[in-house]
Amino acid sequence: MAAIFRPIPWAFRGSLCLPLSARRFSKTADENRSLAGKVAVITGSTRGIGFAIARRLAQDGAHVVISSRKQENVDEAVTILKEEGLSVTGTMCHVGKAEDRQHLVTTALKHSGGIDFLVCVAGVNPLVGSTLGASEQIWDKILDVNVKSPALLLSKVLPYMENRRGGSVVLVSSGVAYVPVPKLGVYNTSKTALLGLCKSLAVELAPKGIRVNCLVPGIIKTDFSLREKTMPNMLPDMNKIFGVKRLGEPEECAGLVSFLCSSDASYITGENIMVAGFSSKL
Ligand SMILES: NC(=O)C1=CN([C@@H]2O[C@H](COP(=O)(O)OP(=O)(O)OC[C@H]3O[C@@H](n4cnc5c(N)ncnc54)[C@H](OP(=O)(O)O)[C@@H]3O)[C@@H](O)[C@H]2O)C=CC1
Ligand SMILES: CC1=C(/C=C/C(C)=C/C=C/C(C)=C/C=O)C(C)(C)CCC1
Repeated sequence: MAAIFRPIPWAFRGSLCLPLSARRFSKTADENRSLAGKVAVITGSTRGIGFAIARRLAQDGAHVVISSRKQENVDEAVTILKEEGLSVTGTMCHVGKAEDRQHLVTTALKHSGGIDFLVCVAGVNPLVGSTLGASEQIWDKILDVNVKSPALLLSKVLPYMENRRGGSVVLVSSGVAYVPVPKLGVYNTSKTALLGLCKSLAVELAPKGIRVNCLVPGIIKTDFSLREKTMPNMLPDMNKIFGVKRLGEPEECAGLVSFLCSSDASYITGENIMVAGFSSKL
């Protein structure tokens, strides 16, 4: 008789009485911040979108390892974020160089003992011009930095994510992957390749509990998008484009990355997600 009247588990409030799924996702007060106790390695994170992501992941409780090509930029970014009371360290890493990638991983482990998140932001565009006029050197540089380096860096990080029994990887593509911008053919192509890399890695790493997703920004106000050397001097009149009629801010990319790293995204992998004020996907 008593068994018949056993209360249904989800009718109770205390965590001991929560159904299994609710208990798995419930948090105690002291670990309230969504990324508390986690370690994030972020490439290209001394300014622009990468810096905003570094700040946000640290604000959400992660220890963040900042990196970029120039040590002075790393030192400046680390100082700013430390002054805000955030937990960050940093080191120089040109993502196109094997020894720098190894050094980044070694430094992260030395300071933090493990790696939970890898966010690959570093990207370059040394050519504004014809795709077929691009030299082999230009092709190599763009593909090395934008496409190959995230995979090669992740291969070094992988054993440590496996040690933690899981992890989250976020790649950074671009809206130009869907809507090719004239004179940016090689760059457009590299960013389209990242969409495929995201999907392939997601399938390959799912059995290890590692999720792989991709941020796809529209036009975001940074040095990169406003510099004529890296982007054609032809920013569209955003008032004529449907959707949110303005350029994006780096901080508007950072929230998505924090979400993708958090356990709230535990069932999301292989997604390419636009942050562009409009959608160019079907
Ligand atoms: N801004 C935009 O509108 C958009 C940008 N993107 C993508 O977002 C990413 C970031 O762009 P954004 O923030 O605008 O760029 P920024 O130029 O503002 O910042 C680039 C960052 O990457 C670092 N960096 C550049 N090259 C390398 C490298 N080879 N290895 C390691 N670090 C490097 C720079 O520091 P340092 O000079 O010290 O190396 C800097 O910290 C790029 O992948 C870009 O393609 C995508 C869509 C739109
Ligand atoms: C002029 C023009 C365009 C230009 C877009 C530009 C200039 C995009 C820059 C993108 C950046 C900065 C990407 C970074 O990865 C569109 C929208 C294609 C179509 C309408 C006409």
